[in-house]
Amino acid sequence: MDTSNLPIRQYAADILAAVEKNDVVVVIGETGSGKTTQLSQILLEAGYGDHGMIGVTQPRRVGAVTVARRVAEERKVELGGEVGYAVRFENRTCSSTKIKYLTDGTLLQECLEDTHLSKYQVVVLDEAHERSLNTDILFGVIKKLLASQDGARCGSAAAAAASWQQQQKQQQVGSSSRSSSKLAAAAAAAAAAAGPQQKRLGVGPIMAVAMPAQHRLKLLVTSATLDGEKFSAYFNDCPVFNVPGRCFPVDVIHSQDDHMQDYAAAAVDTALQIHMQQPPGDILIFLTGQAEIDKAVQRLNSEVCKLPADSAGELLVLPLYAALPPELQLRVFRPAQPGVRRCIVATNVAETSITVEGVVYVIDSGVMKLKSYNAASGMDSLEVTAISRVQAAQRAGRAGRTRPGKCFRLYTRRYFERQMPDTTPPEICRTSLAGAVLGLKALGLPGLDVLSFDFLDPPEQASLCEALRQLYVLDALDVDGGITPTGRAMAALPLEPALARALLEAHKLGCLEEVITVAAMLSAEHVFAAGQGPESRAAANALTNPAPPGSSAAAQAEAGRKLKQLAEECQGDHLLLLRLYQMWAAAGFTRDFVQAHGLELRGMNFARDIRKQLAAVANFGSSHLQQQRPVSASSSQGQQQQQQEGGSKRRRWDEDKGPPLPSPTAGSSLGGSLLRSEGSAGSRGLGLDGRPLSRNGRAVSSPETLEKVRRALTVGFANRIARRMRLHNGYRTCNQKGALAQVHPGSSQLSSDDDGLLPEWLIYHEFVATSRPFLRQVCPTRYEWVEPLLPKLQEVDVQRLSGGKLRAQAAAAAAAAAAADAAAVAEAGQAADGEAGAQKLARRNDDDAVNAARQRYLQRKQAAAAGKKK
Ligand SMILES: Nc1ncnc2c1ncn2[C@@H]1O[C@H](COP(=O)(O)OP(=O)(O)OP(=O)(O)O)[C@@H](O)[C@H]1O
Repeated sequence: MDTSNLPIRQYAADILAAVEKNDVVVVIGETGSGKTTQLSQILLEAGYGDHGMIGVTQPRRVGAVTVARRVAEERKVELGGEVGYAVRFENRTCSSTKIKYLTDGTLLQECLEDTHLSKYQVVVLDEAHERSLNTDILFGVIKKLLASQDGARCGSAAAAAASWQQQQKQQQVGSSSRSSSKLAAAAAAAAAAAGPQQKRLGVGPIMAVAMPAQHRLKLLVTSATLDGEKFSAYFNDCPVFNVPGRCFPVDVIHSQDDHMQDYAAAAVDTALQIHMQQPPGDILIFLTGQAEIDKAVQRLNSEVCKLPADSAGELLVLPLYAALPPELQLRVFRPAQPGVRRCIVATNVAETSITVEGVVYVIDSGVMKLKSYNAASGMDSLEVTAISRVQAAQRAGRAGRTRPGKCFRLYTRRYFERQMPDTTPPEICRTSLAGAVLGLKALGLPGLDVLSFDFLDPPEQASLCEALRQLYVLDALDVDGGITPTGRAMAALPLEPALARALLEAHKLGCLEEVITVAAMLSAEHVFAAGQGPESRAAANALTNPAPPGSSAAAQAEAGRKLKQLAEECQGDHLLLLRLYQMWAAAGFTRDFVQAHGLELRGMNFARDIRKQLAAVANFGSSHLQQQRPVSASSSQGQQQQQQEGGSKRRRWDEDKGPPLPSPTAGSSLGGSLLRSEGSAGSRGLGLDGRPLSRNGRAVSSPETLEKVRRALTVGFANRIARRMRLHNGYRTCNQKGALAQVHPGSSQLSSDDDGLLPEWLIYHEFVATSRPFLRQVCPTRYEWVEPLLPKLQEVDVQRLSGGKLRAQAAAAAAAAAAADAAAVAEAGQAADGEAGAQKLARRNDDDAVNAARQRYLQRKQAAAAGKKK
């Protein structure tokens, strides 16, 4: 594996010199130039990694895992040692790990535990051009951290400095390394430069030498586009490196016509032509989503069978999309048998970072599924959209990584040059921001004002306001925008805020196990087989057109009938999902059950996996929640500040013992016991959580527990409640928008009253626009559960929730108090000298002083008002 000729290697010395001198460096390089796999190694070889890890973020899990594996191979070390990775629920690193690949979401989660990222010496935000939501948030968070690192990071760096001293001593005795001598030289230079400041800090001589130079966090931002200037401007005009060149040439072939409508069929035809006419080499097709990919895989398999025996060799067709269980995703990275051509049909999961060895031909459909969020309507839509030119370059770059390649674009050159957009709008501008805002609030950044946070591309204010409102309604924020203990516990759970809140409520009510199952089934997304689902055509066919007994159509229709009947019993999608999972568990997680009920085995297995992981995290999260002390509205800001200065939040939670939550009732144990019970379901005649199975073999929850589940979901989905119109089955949402919508026809059947009217109150999972506005995944709820939530749904002061108004008020109050104090001092003829005045001002310049000044100001104001009345 000779990587010395990769383009980025030629610029290693220049990049290192820039990193040495600057806190932030932007590296722009063509796809395949070596940014992802080489930069971390270049840094390691130069001595970085000795005082904290080199963390490289990836927008996707599959990228983090496969790139870490590749780098470990290149360095001939075991994965999980010197080179490791961390993704949600999986951490393959150890105390000696120096290069860590991790998803951007994982790094954000780590920030919650360690605000200063003190475990890292360098952070590389890779694939910045993708502008994922988490990377954009990390831009802002790390920028703030870098700005404060002269002061704030010193405290946390002190421990690292001490360990460096220790290493230094050992190295005087034993062998010295290239990195340590480099560090020593840099430290000596830093000592000369930083002498007087060290005295002020009152630190010892060796620590003073080491801290400033070696314990500064360095940030590298890498991108495949020419957005370097924009990144540089954001990071205070930091240097930008352009690395020209790629590994192998890629021949780009545009089609004669645009295939924006029939791209899926055109992609399959092109793949078959390549298979018959082109020399060996694997094919990678880009399509938009799971259903489309599964269909294309089926079609390719059946068409290949029809080819004349001697016209082409064997073709192994493999799907690749995010919802595919991780072990199936990794299948595409295993080489095929000799003589077999592979054809991988993927979403844009395969667009960046990853190298699938053997891919020579890329087929680019020119489209993707893009999720957009309309804050004004609170509506999500997932639409097939044109990709950008940047993405087209990335897709082409997947060929030509290990040898010269070809990219077949299913659109014309003219379209590419004149109509295709340059870039894709950043995710932050087209997604619900509740989770991101909760993360920001949980970080406790000092002086955070969400509405004026320094984003690279600020999202619409309406989206931010909507997120703040939602978090307030879910009890995650208090009225002043301070994060509550509930908000902290929600932030620790890897779920969207609504489901996280429902989980916490379920813990209180004693139905955690059930709500974890619902959350897992909702997160797995594709649990119904194609064409199935409670209101599918298969279900309808079962009743109207009986198929010949024994045929697959009959089996499908029977599955549809069962599902429809269950849906009617369950009342609502959430409880149907719960029941299906419970029945599957009771049946011993069999394939037969899945097939008989029109479910998708992969999706169900994925749900099972997520459920296990959620149970483990819920166990962890709830123990944290029990240890938290409630944070009062007025003190939350101060405490956040304290966390910033006094170490990680994890430690604070461990140390502070607060009043415990009401303990869960028997039968609603936390995650640990969930895991134990699952494996044994069926075999011992016990269902989930050890409850006996009912006579028909089902381990279903009691009606009382199901009531609790609906109640917990109502609290979690407090801003997604809808009320039926008086005389018809249209619903109006109870949030600020008051939008009109109908229950989606694909949602589960709800019972109606004698007048044919559906339940008066519903919660919904999604408000979607397809042909009309629809509520998807619905669950009936009750007025008595909704009533306490309604007042919070009314207009709230978002400025105050943002954190801005409160500080503005406090600053105004402090200024007024300072003026009043100064007037009082002058009146008394005790004018302080210049230096004493400056000290006084400096003392006032912290939150406690501001709060105290505000209190004094309010007291004076009250006294003045009382005086006037007299
Ligand atoms: N798993 C792998 N198997 C074989 N070769 C690989 C693998 N991963 C990387 N390479 C080689 O290393 C080169 C650089 O890959 P790397 O991912 O570092 O580039 P990059 O500049 O980050 O590209 P991109 O912007 O597309 O992610 C590839 O072009 C390929 O030649």
